[in-house]
Amino acid sequence: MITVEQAEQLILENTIAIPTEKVSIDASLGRILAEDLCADRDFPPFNRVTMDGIAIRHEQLSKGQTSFLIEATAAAGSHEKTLQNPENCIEVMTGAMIPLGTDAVIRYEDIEIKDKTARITIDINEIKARQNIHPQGSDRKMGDIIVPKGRKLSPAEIGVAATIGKHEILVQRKLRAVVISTGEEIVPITETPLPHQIRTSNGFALQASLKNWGLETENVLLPDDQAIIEQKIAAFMETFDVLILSGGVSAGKFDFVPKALENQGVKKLFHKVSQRPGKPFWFGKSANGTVVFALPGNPVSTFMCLNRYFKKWLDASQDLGNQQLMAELSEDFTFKPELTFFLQVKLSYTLTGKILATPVEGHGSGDLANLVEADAFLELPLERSLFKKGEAFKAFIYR
Ligand SMILES: Nc1nc2c(c(=O)[nH]1)N[C@H]1C(S)=C(S)[C@@H](COP(=O)(O)OP(=O)(O)OC[C@H]3O[C@@H](n4cnc5c(N)ncnc54)[C@H](O)[C@@H]3O)O[C@H]1N2
Ligand code: MOO
Ligand SMILES: [Mg+2]
Repeated sequence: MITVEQAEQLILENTIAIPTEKVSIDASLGRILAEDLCADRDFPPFNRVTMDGIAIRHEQLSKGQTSFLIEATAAAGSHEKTLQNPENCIEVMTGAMIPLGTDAVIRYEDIEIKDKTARITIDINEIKARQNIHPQGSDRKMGDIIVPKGRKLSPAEIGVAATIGKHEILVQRKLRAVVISTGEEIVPITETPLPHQIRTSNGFALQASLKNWGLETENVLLPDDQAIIEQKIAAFMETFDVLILSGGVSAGKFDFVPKALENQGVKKLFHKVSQRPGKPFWFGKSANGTVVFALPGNPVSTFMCLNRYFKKWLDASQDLGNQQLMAELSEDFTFKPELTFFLQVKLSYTLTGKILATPVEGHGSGDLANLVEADAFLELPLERSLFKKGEAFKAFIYR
């Protein structure tokens, strides 16, 4: 049996290269950028006025001049103006090009205008050269990479794409995953289960997680019938980038999934991880590159493995360098078996800005209702059994 760290390592060694496609900027929110977004001009593209008022030649102030005849008006959107007489001024609006021959903008609040003449009403020593001007290229230079590829497009990146005129953006194609729930006892959620049956909750919880992460998904149910499982796996490998199975991977007489996968040419990379829950987790890859996560059927195990392992694999395949979240235990906790324990916790922020993890133990890996009470799994390493209040551990958040 391998450790959690070894399992993670093997998973990260088997990421996939994701093809790219172009999408309209309107449809790009949440997609992963597959090209660098570069400045097509300087940011800002011209010396930009930042306050409504008048533009003057600053050196006139040192000559004692405090009144300026208004020569012209420069609105945002008007062509670049030139100050004809250095003793005059030009009225300028926020967003306009600073007129040639001027180098300071004084706000309307600091002047008085009468008979086409602006008189400064504040101490002229407070007026600095180049004030209220946002210099051309001071934010970014033409050609600079503003957003590197591998970034998830949020509203901030979309604003940048718009300003450089990218109405079509090269992004990673959405990965296609099929969620396959196996089990003779599992019925569709539209049915009323008989006493020995249950509805498929895993299919929906897994599919919802995948949708949250931007994948295209399908959700299917299969019986514990090896021939059917094999036949479906073979077909799904043709159309999906990744197969996510739930159930049928443990020691039971009807746990056919590992055998079915291997018969269909999916090479086992590991089976069983020294962890609780989720010990019987199986992971492999087919010759054509389809990656298979066969997760233990108990709802908390399935959910934990998806959030702990599949999410890591996804982030790495997408080249997203997500930082590992850490959280502090709010109370001492003991777990004796020599297994990494994934503790269900409720997260909160302390007044000093730390993330606090409060254990919300349920009744084991079948207790799916408890997932609603918690919002993350805290990874407690296998070498120890006592975990002290105030210690920080990796947290895998699912909300
Ligand atoms: N002799 C042993 N028995 C078991 C071991 C073991 O090491 N030796 N491991 C246990 C652990 S740990 C887990 S977890 C489970 C994993 O079992 P399987 O992956 O084979 O899953 P199933 O047997 O098919 O189902 C287990 C459990 O989960 C429920 N389930 C399955 N699919 C769904 C679904 N789509 N929605 C909701 N619930 C689902 C299923 O009804 C079972 O109750 O094995 C232990 N046994
Ligand atoms: O994955 Mo199992 O949870 O340890 O019952
Ligand atoms: Mg089983």
